[in-house]
Amino acid sequence: MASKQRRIALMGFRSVGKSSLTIQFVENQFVDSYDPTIENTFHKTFKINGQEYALQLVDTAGQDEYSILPQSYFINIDGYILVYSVNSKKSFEVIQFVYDKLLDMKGNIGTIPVILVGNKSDLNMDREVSTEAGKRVAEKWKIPFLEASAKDNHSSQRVFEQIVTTIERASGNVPEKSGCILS
Ligand SMILES: Nc1nc2c(ncn2[C@@H]2O[C@H](COP(=O)(O)OP(=O)(O)OP(=O)(O)O)[C@@H](O)[C@H]2O)c(=O)[nH]1
Repeated sequence: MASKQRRIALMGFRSVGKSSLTIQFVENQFVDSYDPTIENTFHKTFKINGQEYALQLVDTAGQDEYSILPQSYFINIDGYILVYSVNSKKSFEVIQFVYDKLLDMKGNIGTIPVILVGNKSDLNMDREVSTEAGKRVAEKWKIPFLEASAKDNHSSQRVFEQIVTTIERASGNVPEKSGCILS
């Protein structure tokens, strides 16, 4: 069976772990140092339910509430992973801004595959965003939600499986299931 090409963008405030989640998934490693991303595309082929997917993962430069998002973030992107970190209330506010921008650019977001990810779940002691708060926002937006830790390699693979499944579901290829997952 031919592999399906899917292009996915990771978006969110600076330093929330977009690169780390991607590198954990693509290379199975965690890099502790911080190197701000300008823009990077990673490639990974993997299988879900016997179907092979060739993923292009666009790791965007971190956004804030003043960012003007380039057209390239909206063209030829099949799905979006919106990332905040659970130890940063600011990143949670920024992700809501990014979601609104997506809505402005793409029209009815109900048709755009998007998932919400609260990264750095290992930093439970420094938590500024509760699991419930993340879940509530995702329920409001009717999109899947999960917490992850690139550092502990907790749910980092699931993030990418979830966005691929969400893309497939939006194109009618997977049976409808409950919108919200949590781990
Ligand atoms: N404790 C912890 N630290 C993390 C985790 N993910 C990333 N980090 C750290 O957070 C910092 C920023 O991670 P990046 O992956 O570069 O974040 P980014 O969102 O790509 O940042 P920008 O390129 O600025 O947008 C680095 O020092 C990482 O090591 C995590 O799950 N847990």
